[in-house]
Amino acid sequence: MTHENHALFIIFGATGDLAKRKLYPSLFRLYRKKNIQSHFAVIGTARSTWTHEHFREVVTESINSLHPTKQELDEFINHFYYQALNVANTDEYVSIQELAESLDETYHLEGNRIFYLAMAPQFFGTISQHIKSEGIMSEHGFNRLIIEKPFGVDHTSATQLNEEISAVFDEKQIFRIDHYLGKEMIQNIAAVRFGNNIFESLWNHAYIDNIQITLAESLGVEERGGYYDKSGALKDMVQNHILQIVALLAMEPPTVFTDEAIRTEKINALKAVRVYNSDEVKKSFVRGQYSSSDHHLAYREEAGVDPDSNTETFVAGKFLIDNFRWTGVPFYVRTGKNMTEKGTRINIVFKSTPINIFRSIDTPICQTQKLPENVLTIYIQPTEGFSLTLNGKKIGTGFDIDPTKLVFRQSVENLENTPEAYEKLLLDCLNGDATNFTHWDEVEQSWKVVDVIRHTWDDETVDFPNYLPGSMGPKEAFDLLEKDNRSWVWEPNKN
Ligand SMILES: NC(=O)C1=CN([C@@H]2O[C@H](COP(=O)(O)OP(=O)(O)OC[C@H]3O[C@@H](n4cnc5c(N)ncnc54)[C@H](OP(=O)(O)O)[C@@H]3O)[C@@H](O)[C@H]2O)C=CC1
Ligand SMILES: O=C1O[C@H](COP(=O)(O)O)[C@@H](O)[C@H](O)[C@H]1O
Repeated sequence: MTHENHALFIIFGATGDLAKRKLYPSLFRLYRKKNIQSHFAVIGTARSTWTHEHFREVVTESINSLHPTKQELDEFINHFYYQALNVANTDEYVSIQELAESLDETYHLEGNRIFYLAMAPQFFGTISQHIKSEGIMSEHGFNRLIIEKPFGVDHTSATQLNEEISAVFDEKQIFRIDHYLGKEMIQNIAAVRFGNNIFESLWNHAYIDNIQITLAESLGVEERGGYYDKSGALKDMVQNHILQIVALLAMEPPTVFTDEAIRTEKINALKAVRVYNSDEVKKSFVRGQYSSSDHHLAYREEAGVDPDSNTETFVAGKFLIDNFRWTGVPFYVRTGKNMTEKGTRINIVFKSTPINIFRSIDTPICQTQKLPENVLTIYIQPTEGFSLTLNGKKIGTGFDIDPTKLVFRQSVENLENTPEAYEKLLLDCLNGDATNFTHWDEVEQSWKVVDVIRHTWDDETVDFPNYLPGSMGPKEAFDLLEKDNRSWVWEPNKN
């Protein structure tokens, strides 16, 4: 049965792109599913001097594609209020405090408050301090803080940011968003691993040869060149999403499926990821930047990007995990902009059988090709599902081995009904469930792993651009696996 939540959402950065594209549609979906109904209200705030009416028009526009009925729209939109505020001006917070108190009474919100910081991270500290000093935290309900990525730009800045927000909010009140953790198939990693003995019993270095994680994007940097040029693929995707996926794949089974138990295991897994020295970085990580093509601008020609930029738009690398379970099993990862297609996938490549008994009797074992490996693929997006390749006998009179793929893809109908990541994460936050948010210890460890890669690269010269738009990245990314006698497992999407 759906439970109706009571809460006030205060959205800082309410006029911005994230709020319009993700937050208002997600709130509407929660409203439609009755997770929020009569007892919720939203205060949107930013510097723009909007009226409540204009704010409601913007929210209406942002949920248009969800086709609300007139009744749904009228009811939903009346819960939205706008108050202009420059977050640096202490005097202006009083209006937010007064509005919050009055909405709390009007909608019986039970003093529950969610502060959503949909703004650049440099503002997180000052907003948190003002929430406390200006009495905006409620004294008789919950106070929860949702913050967006990027959480710092390196370990030092992330630590400082964490100290600033931790001066106001306890770790249990802080919900750091990594939207990949809200994706259906990322959440499915735990179900596949811990719900199937056939996999969990094989989930270790004795049976797994390597793991491959690909987060490929078909688009370039679009309008985000200014942000991206200061970040690059390593900080934009590897420090957060990819290392979170590594942690979910590598962690030990938690004793129960609770946020605390899972976080403990994820943190342990991340602490076992080897922090490389510079020589190891040079051997284990490669980077790329896209050139121009007939249909695409080169990265250096994109709006907001330095024409001499050495920022990477592609990363591939190998993580090693130094513990009993994973010793010797490389976790290959790659991500990039302007690649062949949008495709996020995890391949678990199992070891081949020890010998190929189907070889021709005259061929010495040392000259025999191994049988194809069994591969478990988890399709994260755009399609969702699993596949498992197994070796069978080719139909006919001989005894040739033929790899066969068992495939499960979610139906279009199920895909349409899959909750959007932000919707799930907002609901988790309302329920006080932090399973799918990142704990400070995870963020800290991820920065330690990534900082050495960044520092090594910053000290080297690089020959960019080095890959064509529409490709799967530079040659070096393929060489990386080839020198380990392996290759990327990848088939283009069929639907
Ligand atoms: N957009 C996206 O898809 C994603 C965004 N993020 C993160 O979310 C955050 C927000 O991103 P996005 O919405 O794209 O950014 P935008 O630049 O679109 O929005 C920034 C918001 O901050 C407000 N703002 C800026 N300065 C002040 C100030 N001094 N006082 C009060 N309000 C201010 C702006 O409004 P005004 O000008 O009216 O003051 C605007 O509402 C960033 O941290 C980003 O990295 C993370 C993942 C994806
Ligand atoms: O966090 C980010 O993720 C998106 C990719 O997200 P997805 O859900 O579409 O896979 C990426 O484009 C963006 O650069 C990055 O900041």
